[in-house]
Amino acid sequence: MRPLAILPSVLAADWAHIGDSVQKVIAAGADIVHLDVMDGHFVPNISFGPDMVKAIRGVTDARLDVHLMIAPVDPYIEAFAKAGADVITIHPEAGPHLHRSLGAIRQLGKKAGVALNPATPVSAIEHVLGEIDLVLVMSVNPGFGGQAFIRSSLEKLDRVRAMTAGRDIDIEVDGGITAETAGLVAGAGANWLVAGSAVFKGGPTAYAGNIAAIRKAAQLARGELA
Ligand SMILES: O=C(CO)[C@H](O)[C@H](O)COP(=O)(O)O
Ligand SMILES: [Fe+2]
Repeated sequence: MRPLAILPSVLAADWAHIGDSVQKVIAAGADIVHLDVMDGHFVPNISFGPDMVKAIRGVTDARLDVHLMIAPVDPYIEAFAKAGADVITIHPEAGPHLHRSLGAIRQLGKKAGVALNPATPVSAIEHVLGEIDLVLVMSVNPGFGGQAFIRSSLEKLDRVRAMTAGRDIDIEVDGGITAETAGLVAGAGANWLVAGSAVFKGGPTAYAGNIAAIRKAAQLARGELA
């Protein structure tokens, strides 16, 4: 089984104290930081750009997982790589040549991911399996934190697991992940679990407990706990 990781989405952090929130959530047991980049065009919300990624890179050694919800994406890949992203994930709808875009990410020395919206078929990754390090299954429509988990993503995770079996590819799930849904998605094959609201709720003193609850549910589903 591929290693389990819990990735807080800073979309739900306290943006007036973003560096502090990131350091505290890592100290509380999170594995990787998930950064949601939104352009108000590909998705109906605007978040931040490469300067924020660079600022967060400056306050933590944790891996940075950058989820680009922007179109066109190609002109911005290099800026996010230079800003300090470790993983760059793009949507197939965000450019004309997915294979070329993934190659560009890897040429910059970064891990490359493809994100599948709830209505995007798994077949979108079929011919780029050799070019990716990660598949991100969206379990909400992208654009906002705090949305309800879409259950059909479980069947999609199952299909992604079958399609990527035997390859060096992580399976990430993003949207509506809580201590309640974590077991379902881990059981369906996800090993990177993004959670925004469920990690940051209650403020810094609650981070460790929130992360532990998500991790425990996932570990139970993976058969790692009695
Ligand atoms: O990509 C995203 C939204 O487009 C976010 O990563 C995701 O929604 C996390 O927030 P929450 O855990 O609150 O659902
Ligand atoms: Fe995300």
